[in-house]
Amino acid sequence: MVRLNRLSRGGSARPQHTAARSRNRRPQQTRAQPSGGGPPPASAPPAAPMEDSSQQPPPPAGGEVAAADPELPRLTVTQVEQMKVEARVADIYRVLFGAAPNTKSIMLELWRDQHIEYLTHGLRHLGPNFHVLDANRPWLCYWMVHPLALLDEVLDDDLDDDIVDFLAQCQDKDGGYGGGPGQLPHLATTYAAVNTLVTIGSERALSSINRDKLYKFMLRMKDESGAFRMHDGGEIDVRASYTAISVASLVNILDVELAKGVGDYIARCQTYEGGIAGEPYAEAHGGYTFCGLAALILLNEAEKLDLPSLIDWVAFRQGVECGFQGRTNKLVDGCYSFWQGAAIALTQKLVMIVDEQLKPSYSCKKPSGEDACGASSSGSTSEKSSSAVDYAKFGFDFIQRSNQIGPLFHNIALQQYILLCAQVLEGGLRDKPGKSRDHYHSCYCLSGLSVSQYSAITDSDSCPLPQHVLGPYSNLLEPIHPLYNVVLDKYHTAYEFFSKE
Ligand SMILES: CC(C)=CCC/C(C)=C/CC/C(C)=C/COP(=O)(O)OP(=O)(O)O
Ligand SMILES: [Zn+2]
Repeated sequence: MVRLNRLSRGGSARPQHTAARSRNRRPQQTRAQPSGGGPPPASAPPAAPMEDSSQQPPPPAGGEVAAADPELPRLTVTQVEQMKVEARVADIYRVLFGAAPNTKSIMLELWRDQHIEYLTHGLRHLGPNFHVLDANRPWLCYWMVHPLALLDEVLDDDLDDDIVDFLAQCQDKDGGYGGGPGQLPHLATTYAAVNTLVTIGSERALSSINRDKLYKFMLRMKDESGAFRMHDGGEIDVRASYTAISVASLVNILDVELAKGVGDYIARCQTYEGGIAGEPYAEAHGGYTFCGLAALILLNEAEKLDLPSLIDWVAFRQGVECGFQGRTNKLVDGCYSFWQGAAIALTQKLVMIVDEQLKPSYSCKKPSGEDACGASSSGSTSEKSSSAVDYAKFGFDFIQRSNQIGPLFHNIALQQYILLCAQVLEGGLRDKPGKSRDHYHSCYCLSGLSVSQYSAITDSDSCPLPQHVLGPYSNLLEPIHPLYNVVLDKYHTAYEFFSKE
């Protein structure tokens, strides 16, 4: 029997980062507050408000707007702005989806309790043996455990232990995790299992990962080209390279042997459009663009990509609906809030490379024997001697870096899409209105919401300002480490744990 205890545990490695704390404390600066001490207001809408305000005198900045009737309550400027936002989002929704939104959704509130209920209900109904979606059971764990952590929901210890025990049964005797007990180990389910265990974060969870065997499994998955295949005899693609590099970096087993050749393979998958495809000469896609870019950053080889064209491609995938599409001429979908949103947010810490690549004198080098653009053929990390490279540090240092530029996408518009179009008011999130909720979309819509809420902060240790969090400030989620998509505090606990090993 699964029980949840919201108060059963606390404590985090880096408490200053938690959104739970942020929700209870004042951010660095505040705009005019609504009267009555309520939460900070929503920020400005992504485009001009519906009403033509040109005939009205501008309200005093940050002050109160006088009501015509002195008996009526006086509104702050921000309350007026909030009303305009609500009117506009309702209008957009009506135009796009042909129906008025539920009035609750106009409030742009994150329906935390409903999402927690949906996700915990899902975990409970996985049951003791997790018999649902047979080959995807570690994924189901991750798609529920991670968004619950984003919502700062603490699971009962018994449930944590059940999940750790179940994943131990999925661990192959020769390393890696399969989709269920006794199944072939696979890099995707290995990524899901390891991210779940890191999110649980207990000593029991972290020490259940057999890192020696995991390393051997990964070496076995490595193709002579340097790229990885998903499983024995399986397909080689950018997803396999990312899942291998992400897991190896997270549990601190990444070395030159695993790293060599991966960066060049990924660079060969960048297409003429600027995004990254699943394999060379295929179509650029947001999922693979995130995977390729994140893997290259973890390898300290981001300069192998043509970053200006990648940024250009991702930025233009954000549509009039405010969400992202996965590829050119396809529909927007809530899950790309993470795949595309996180990819472009990562580039905000790569401005030095972007600047370099934009110089007229920059010469675009190609990976040997290929016609893809962007690879630097000399001095890459994977060519240096193994003792000189501390790969786990690349992921650690990256998150300490400040954003060197503000959001390169419309961070507020993306939050609007997620809150207004992707939320199912009964709980759970979805691709788009008309589609059903599911755990995959719940995981990636909330991951994308977190990325967009934190995308405007410049100092990596600070909290987002109210104007960067659409809707009430209580919408603020926990921050993630965007290279691994695990909650940042959980990452730090794991980093410390695996640094000692
Ligand atoms: C870590 C890991 C396993 C990452 C996976 C990354 C990921 C989401 C890749 C996308 C795969 C793909 C081509 C989907 C297209 O689906 P579609 O044609 O149904 O959707 P579309 O119309 O939106 O392109
Ligand atoms: Zn989707």
